Amino acid sequence: MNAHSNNNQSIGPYVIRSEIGRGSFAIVYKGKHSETKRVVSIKSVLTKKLTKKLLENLESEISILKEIRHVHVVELIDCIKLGRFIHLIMEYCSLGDLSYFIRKREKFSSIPSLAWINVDHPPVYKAGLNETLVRHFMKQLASALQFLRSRSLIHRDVKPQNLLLQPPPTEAFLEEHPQFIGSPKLPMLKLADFGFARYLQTSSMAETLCGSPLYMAPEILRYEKYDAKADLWSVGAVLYEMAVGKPPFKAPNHVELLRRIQRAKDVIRFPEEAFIHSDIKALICSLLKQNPADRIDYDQFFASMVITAPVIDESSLTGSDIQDAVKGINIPSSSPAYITDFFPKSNPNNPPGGLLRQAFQAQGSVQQPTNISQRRHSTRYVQDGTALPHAPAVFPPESAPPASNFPSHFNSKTNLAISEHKYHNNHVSDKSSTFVVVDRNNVNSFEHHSDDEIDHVQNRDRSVNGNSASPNEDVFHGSFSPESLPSNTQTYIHPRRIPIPYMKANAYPPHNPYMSHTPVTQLRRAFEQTPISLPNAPSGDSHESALERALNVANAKLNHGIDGVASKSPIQSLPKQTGLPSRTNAPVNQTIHKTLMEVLEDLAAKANAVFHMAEVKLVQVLPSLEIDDAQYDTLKDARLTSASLVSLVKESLTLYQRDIELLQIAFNFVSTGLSNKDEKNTSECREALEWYQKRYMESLEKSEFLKAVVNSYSFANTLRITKPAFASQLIYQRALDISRNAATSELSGNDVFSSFKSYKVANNLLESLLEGEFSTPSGTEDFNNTFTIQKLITLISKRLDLLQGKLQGSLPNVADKVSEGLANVTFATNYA
Ligand SMILES: Nc1ncnc2c1ncn2[C@@H]1O[C@H](COP(=O)(O)OP(=O)(O)OP(=O)(O)O)[C@@H](O)[C@H]1O
Repeated sequence: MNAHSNNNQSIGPYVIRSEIGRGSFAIVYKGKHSETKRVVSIKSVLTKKLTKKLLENLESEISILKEIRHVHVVELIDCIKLGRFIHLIMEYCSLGDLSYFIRKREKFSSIPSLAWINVDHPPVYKAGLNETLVRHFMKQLASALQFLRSRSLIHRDVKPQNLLLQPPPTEAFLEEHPQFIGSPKLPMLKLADFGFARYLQTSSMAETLCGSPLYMAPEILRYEKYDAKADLWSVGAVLYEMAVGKPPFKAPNHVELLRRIQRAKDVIRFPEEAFIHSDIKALICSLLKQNPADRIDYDQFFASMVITAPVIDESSLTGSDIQDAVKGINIPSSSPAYITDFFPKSNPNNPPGGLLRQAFQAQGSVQQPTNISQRRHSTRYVQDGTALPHAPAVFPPESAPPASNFPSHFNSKTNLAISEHKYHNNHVSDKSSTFVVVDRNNVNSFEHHSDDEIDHVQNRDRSVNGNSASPNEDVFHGSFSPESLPSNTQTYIHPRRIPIPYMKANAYPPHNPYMSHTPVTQLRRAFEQTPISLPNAPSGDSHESALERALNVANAKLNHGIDGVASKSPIQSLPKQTGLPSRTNAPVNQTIHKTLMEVLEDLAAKANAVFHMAEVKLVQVLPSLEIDDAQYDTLKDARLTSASLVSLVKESLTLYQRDIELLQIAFNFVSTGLSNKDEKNTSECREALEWYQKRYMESLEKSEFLKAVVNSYSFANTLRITKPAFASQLIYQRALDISRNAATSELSGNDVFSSFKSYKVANNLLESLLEGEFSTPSGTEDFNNTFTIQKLITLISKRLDLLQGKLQGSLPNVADKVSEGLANVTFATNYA
């Protein structure tokens, strides 16, 4: 039998269904037991291909796996020797491997089996996985290693490709597996591939060079004898990749890799912009020590806070919830495995992938929401990666249609830029190379790659080797990526949606024991006492003082670092409340001294901040709304039953509407003659107004789309039971969260520039609340709230001033950027 050449074969009682991926000496298939129907993975090894050494390795793997039963180790169910093949029948891990998971972290929303994860656990900006996921996976990996240690086993090939993922456990599973560790709401990690593992007597040293170079300990790269501590280096490299998004050291060959490791002299660099918790950084640094003697040992590793502290996972869905939620959803049986595994039955009513969703998917991650209608192209207003679109120079106030008359273009193909290229199989590579070193003789078999290429080395090499690290599909055509599937097979309606974290009360993890006494915690706690429901919150002393305390902590800690002298508390410098804030129809920031451009820029910044909030929510909603132009009319049939999904739609809608209001304030300002006529005719101003017009149309288009969704038949019941969404409340809460995070990051000594940017966004959001009619749920203006907002703005402005000074003083490059940003504040700035 040749399982390699024919997918419709049986191996004993197992029927092969599709190829999952390839390793250096095996092909892995998905299969099913013909009677029990248990889905398995079948690792077929052509023994002829193996050297004596590798055959020994495989036999070692078999004998080890057969004995091992652990919740975080992939189970070997059976081993069938047939002709020239040895077939290892193993537990099937349907969410692919950790390498794939990390690579796709910003695109989960377009991968049905993973889309739910980013709802509660979005990736860290400019870094890796969400901290909760990092801690969770590390605990599970540590649990597996602890188990191996107890049996004197060394893995010797710990790498993200060998860390496979299963969906979260069900309650029944948890009852059966009391040793389960980590969060039961997150994917379950399992250590796989003991190809090189062997029993290790405590005193003995292994000499064989094996494992994957990017995660390989330097002592192995140096051909020195090594022991179990080599695995700890690999764990450090995996942890780094989880937290940062890429491996700690990259090189085109092992010699260069070793050189780079040595050159680093145990100094591990982390991206400046990213917030990575200090205990995670500390653990990484203690694991990535060149000299094994300097590296922490297993006991220290198992005792570290990252491993021992409970994972604070506030996500609302449990594993059982997810399983229950998907039970009622049916999809065509022809759908790929990563969908059918999630949604077992067929449902002919499911609409195919929608244009709108495709447009968003084509644009990438949630963090970069974009224009549905047209791709933006270059303009001189380019800052922080955000460009203002070019549009015909039409003066907006006269030309922009009123919302009610605006044609809804969202179902028109012409208005939806769909980047088909996204659906090409972008994981296929013709290049042939391998990073898998199986023995000392093969160690130089690296191909040369440029640094850029190396960035994608794992991805590419998986496809080169035939490895598919993705959630697996039934029909395999060479290399696989979920995006390569035609959109109409991506039939996915997520039945359960939950509000994104920043919308939840007290979503910030408050009780991590390992940080309970740090200033960061104090700051967090202080913020946690702040009002979370703006419209209903009186501006009493308690929460104001909590906020004041919070920002004062930041000031007290940080002023010393800036000029050596603690400055006056920002609270002390607040102006006394002299009366109610003045409210006019003109922009708040409009003063007699402001130019038209300044007014437009202020308003654009505020509107842009609100727009981006709306975008983030819309992007989360889209995977659940498979709507294309043909199906717009039958939107009623879409099975949108989740209250949380409805809430998210309503929130997105109300935010787009608020954005539109803000843009209209600018139009009114320009058209009512409050501004100087000459100013309007400058090219700068015309370009700004083009941007306004474009944004206005885009927001209208999207809000019309969302209105149609909300008004659809299937929403009718759910609408009644969901809370109304108020833009003011959402914006206020978001501004608090952003400033809280910025302050936390600032106090941790990280991310000065990104704290600065976050404070700017928070302030823009808060200031947006003071523009135009600021209505509360009761329909009345709440002047106490207004005062609270102004006070917060003052506090944050103070932080901004201090940070700007700090940036200018200590980081000339960043200072330039800040100054430039401030000097040329234009539309869309600061909110990329
Ligand atoms: N039990 C499994 N369930 C689901 N997918 C699996 C399973 N085992 C392996 N795979 C997938 O198949 C791919 C190939 O696995 P294999 O163990 O043959 O090679 P590898 O460990 O990735 O590489 P190498 O053996 O060369 O170090 C893996 O990267 C993984 O994505």
